[in-house]
Amino acid sequence: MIDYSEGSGKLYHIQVAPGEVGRYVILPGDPKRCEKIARHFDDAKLIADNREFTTYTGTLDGVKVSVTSTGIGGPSAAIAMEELKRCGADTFIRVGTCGGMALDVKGGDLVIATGAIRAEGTSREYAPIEFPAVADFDVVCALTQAAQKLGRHYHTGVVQCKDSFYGQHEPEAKPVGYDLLNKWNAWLKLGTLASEMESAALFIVASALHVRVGTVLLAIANQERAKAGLDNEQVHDTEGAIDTAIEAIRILIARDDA
Ligand SMILES: O=P(O)(O)O[C@H]1O[C@H](CO)[C@@H](O)[C@H]1O
Ligand SMILES: O=c1cc[nH]c(=O)[nH]1
Repeated sequence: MIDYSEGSGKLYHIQVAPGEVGRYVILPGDPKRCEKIARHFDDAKLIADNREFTTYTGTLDGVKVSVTSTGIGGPSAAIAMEELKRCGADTFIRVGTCGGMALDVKGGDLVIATGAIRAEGTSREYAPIEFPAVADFDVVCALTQAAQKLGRHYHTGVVQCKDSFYGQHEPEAKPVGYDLLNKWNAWLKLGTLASEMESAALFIVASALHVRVGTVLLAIANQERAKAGLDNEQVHDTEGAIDTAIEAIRILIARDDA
């Protein structure tokens, strides 16, 4: 690999050196979510803040854990996972937001992704399209166990990932609309839970790097409910997704130790 560290030992984009993160890393998209997540750690310290990548490291139950933001979309999420693996991480939980698609997913619900539709570009740089973007089974189990323990309302299933936030629910408004619209309708019929932007890339990069990853998302709202004439509350507080991820890491720490 090309070494852009100029002797600092720090990885080029995240500006973190090997050993400065734990094996367990939480991956929010939004850098501003990092501090909120780090507040759940003991002895949290800011390690780096470069581009969209902010990193804190602390401990949970005496074990070193970290949080690094990935920014928006697959390319920067893939960079974060690649560089964090080189720093010693091997287990990741994305804590993100999403827009509901299935009608029973309401604003405020959690979505734990078991798989992701690869309607984005980054994952194609890593694996042929036939290879499925799936979450790690143990991480998914830890997330569902954590959500149950905390009494969170959650759904498990497939999420859709794309590279364009705008037009997500109005593909007919885009010049390439008919193809996107047909696919959007197929994804709805197939029971896709929600739409977001990073999980497909993270799941495929994790397969390529042989590391573990899972995703827990806050559904901010569900435009499909509005289209169907149903109530459509908006919720922006990510704390329920954050504490579910924190509890899942505690579960994984205990299991990995056993
Ligand atoms: O809240 P985050 O984690 O950024 O996730 C979602 O929010 C962004 C779009 O608003 C995309 O990154 C999407 O995946
Ligand atoms: O509707 C939404 C909300 C968050 N993230 C998305 O990609 N879509």
